[in-house]
Amino acid sequence: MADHIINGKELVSDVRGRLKEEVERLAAEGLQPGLAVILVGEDPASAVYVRNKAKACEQVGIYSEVHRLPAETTQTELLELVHKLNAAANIHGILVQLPLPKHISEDAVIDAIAVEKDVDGFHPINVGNLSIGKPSLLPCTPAGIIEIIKRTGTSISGKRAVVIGRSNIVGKPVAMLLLRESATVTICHSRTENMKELCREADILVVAIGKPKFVTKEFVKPGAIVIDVGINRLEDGKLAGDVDFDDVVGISGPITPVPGVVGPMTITMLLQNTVQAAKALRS
Ligand SMILES: NC(=O)C1=CN([C@@H]2O[C@H](COP(=O)(O)OP(=O)(O)OC[C@H]3O[C@@H](n4cnc5c(N)ncnc54)[C@H](OP(=O)(O)O)[C@@H]3O)[C@@H](O)[C@H]2O)C=CC1
Ligand SMILES: Nc1nc(=O)c2c([nH]1)NC[C@@H]1CN(c3ccc(C(=O)N[C@@H](CCC(=O)O)C(=O)O)cc3)C=[N+]21
Ligand SMILES: [Mg+2]
Repeated sequence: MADHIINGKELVSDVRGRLKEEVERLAAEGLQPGLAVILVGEDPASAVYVRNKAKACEQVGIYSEVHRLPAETTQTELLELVHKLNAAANIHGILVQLPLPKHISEDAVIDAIAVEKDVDGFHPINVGNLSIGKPSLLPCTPAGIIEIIKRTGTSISGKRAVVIGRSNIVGKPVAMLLLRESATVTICHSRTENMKELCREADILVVAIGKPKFVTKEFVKPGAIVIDVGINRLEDGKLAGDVDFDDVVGISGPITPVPGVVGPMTITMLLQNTVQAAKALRS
């Protein structure tokens, strides 16, 4: 039974081990990849992710710095910091933690990040390059999802994939990556009709909606791989995914528990992007 529950620890330590070796090789050439994370305001969830990112950098030998700015920071002040980091020789990746306070335009800030340092893959140039099939920095959660699917030994080419959610940070880019891997892709969202029926046709089901335990076994074709992106804090303080794990695990194929797989893999892809950016900026 437990053999089809995807083991995040194993996956993540595998990829991070490989990255650590690469960082050691780069160190021998005098290059240490560097990541700057900017956190504006005091969102508790964001604070947890930022701490996890700093810890992960340390694990693989990436230099990291966190810029904690007060919630009242103006857009101009934030843009000044981004410009400074764009020019900093020891920084190869810049990540501005979202969401930002309401008085700051997320688009303006993302646009200001140097395309080569945009390790979130959110800059319009990187988004465009992804969609026309040119090399680019890939958004971390979607890239991690593809890595997870491949590492379970699931082949993507020719398979039917259904993504629930169409956000710019998860749903749309993961659909684009699945398409690039030659899946036949359907994107569902809050207006989708007959969603259960569509989902039941999926060999690969990716769920990113932000609704705890929304997806039950009626959405799942027997044996389908189920990737749960959702991170929902319940009233009792526990985390739940968007998938009702206990209901679905009995019918699905490989399935990701929450917490433990997609979140840590997202951070791992951030490390990978930082290494990729450092190498590209050097040459
Ligand atoms: N593990 C990780 O690394 C990450 C986890 N997350 C988590 O993933 C989840 C999704 O995040 P994000 O993409 O940013 O969320 P958004 O809130 O930006 O988008 C949610 C999407 O889900 C759709 N949706 C909402 N309710 C339904 C419904 N009942 N049926 C069908 N579709 C629905 C919305 O449709 P519409 O467009 O029509 O409104 C929208 O497209 C969250 O729980 C978030 O915390 C996010 C990023 C990374
Ligand atoms: N510019 C930007 N880039 C992002 O990539 C970004 C962002 N903003 N804003 C918020 C979302 C969310 N996100 C997560 C990262 C790690 C975990 C993670 O490590 N999760 C652990 C548990 C964490 C916990 O205990 O709360 C797990 O799922 O096992 C979760 C969510 C990145 N995001
Ligand atoms: Mg938003």
